[in-house]
Amino acid sequence: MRVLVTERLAESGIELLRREFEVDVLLGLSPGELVEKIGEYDGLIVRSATKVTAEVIEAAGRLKAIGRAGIGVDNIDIEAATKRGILVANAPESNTVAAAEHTLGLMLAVARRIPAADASLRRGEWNRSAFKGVEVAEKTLGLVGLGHVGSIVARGALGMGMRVLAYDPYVSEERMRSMNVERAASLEEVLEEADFVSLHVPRTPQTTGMVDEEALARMKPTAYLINVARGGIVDETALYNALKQGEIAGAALDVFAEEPTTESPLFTLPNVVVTPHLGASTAEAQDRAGVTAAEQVAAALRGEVPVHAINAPVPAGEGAEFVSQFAGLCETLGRLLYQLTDRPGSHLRIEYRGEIGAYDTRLLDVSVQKGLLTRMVHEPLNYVNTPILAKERGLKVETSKTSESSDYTNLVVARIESNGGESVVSGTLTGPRMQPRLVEALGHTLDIVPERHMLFIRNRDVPGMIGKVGTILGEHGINIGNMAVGRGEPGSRAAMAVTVDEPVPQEVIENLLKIPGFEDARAVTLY
Ligand SMILES: NC(=O)C1=CN([C@@H]2O[C@H](COP(=O)(O)OP(=O)(O)OC[C@H]3O[C@@H](n4cnc5c(N)ncnc54)[C@H](O)[C@@H]3O)[C@@H](O)[C@H]2O)C=CC1
Ligand SMILES: O=C(O)C(=O)COP(=O)(O)O
Repeated sequence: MRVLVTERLAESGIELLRREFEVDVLLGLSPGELVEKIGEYDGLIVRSATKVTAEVIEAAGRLKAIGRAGIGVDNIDIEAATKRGILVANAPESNTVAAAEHTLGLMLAVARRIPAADASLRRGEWNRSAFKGVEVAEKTLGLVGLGHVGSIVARGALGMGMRVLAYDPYVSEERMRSMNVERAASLEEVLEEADFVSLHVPRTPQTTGMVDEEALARMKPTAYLINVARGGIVDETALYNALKQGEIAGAALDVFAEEPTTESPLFTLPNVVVTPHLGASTAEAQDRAGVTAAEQVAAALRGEVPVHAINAPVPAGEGAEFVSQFAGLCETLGRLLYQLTDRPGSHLRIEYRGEIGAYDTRLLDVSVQKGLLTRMVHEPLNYVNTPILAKERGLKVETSKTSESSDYTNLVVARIESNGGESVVSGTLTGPRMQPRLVEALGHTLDIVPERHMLFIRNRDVPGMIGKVGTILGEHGINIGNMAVGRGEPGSRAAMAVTVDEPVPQEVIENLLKIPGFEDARAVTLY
């Protein structure tokens, strides 16, 4: 498989990829060149400069994974990627310290006018009176967004004796209190109270243009704006006017609406400090981002769900590893359910019982759907496109969880309507190796380790039935691996699950069904 890297990536990341894949590093491709080349690659790694548009994704016939060697993914059309089943993953904590330190650096730089003083001295001037600044201690830092970067900025600012006020509706008051940060009820409160306003939100439709003319007008005339988040969150024309007219004291900017750019009216103002998107540009951050992005893409190309996948369900936190072990079983249950069900309906119900019921099982919900849909759709299915294709086909998925499970420590039950009735399959993992076992099918409890080729039979519970199955399969040279029987009241109905070394041909099934007492028989392929 081939991986394309379009921006400067740490050598450690490239080396990691080269152990498994062919890697091309092509820097400075134009959008047209990227569209032309992308069709040759299975993986793509970018930073913030490459625009992975719908057009690029349309042309990416082989692409399976996009890795972002950094945090912000606003340069990637995730919706288009998801529709095509392309996994997108980033390196979320790789450069948070770098971005936070750059923020603090810019705050001091603009407060003390360091870049301008530096330039003046280099021009041969010793002008101490021209560069009187302000202190940050005892001032209020207003943070917009208190995620990874914002939290590190807060810590640094508190260390410098600042009061920190933050607006982030998704962070609780309790958490803010534990960080010694005051919680603002609104963006307006931060804008009006802060001496330094620093932005740490991602660029999304909600945050684009968040700091506009009206927002800037709320800031104190002595206040500074710092943006190490994303261009586009600030309306640059409104900012230029506010700075020019003294509505705010200054601004420090690392990011711009259009990048790269060397020309902006903002660059002509003396009370502005700018850097060319350097927030993540430290040796340490680049090493981490390069390696993490490479690991994410490598995992995705191996068919795994990488830990930082953005558009696939990743089990997180406690129990993540435990939950992941059930993915194969759940996919098998989905496949079996489809193959044992006549005209499956559109309402899939999944129950998790026992310890598994205590965890985030979204990965498993998708695994069951993936198994169920495999034979219904022509597109290759994966964890990214399965929920979308399931929805497009009108599949409704309902899940329930309970910590109680009578016979097994863990049990997954999948049900779907069929012909007015319901078809049910259940499975579990057992033993130190967490081996999968099917424990319910065709309305009976049974117990068998699933294999690639199986035969499921419904019969009357009368003597000699097992022997007849053995004889017919033997006559056709089909070797039986294992067999499990499930029965109701003696003499009523029974079911058999048989593992075989090769697929059972339809002709064999027809011969079996000619024998009185056999009511249904189906050859099933599970992997
Ligand atoms: N200049 C640079 O080189 C770098 C820039 N960045 C930018 O910084 C951003 C933040 O990074 P992290 O802190 O790691 O992300 P994060 O996801 O940990 O934090 C973002 C925070 O913003 C909050 N938020 C989202 N929408 C909001 C809204 N409308 N109003 C208020 N709060 C809102 C979220 O609740 C979250 O707590 C990234 O998305 C990226 O764009 C990150 C690294 C380097
Ligand atoms: O990680 C981020 O969000 C950044 O903005 C860093 O961008 P970069 O990788 O330096 O192009």
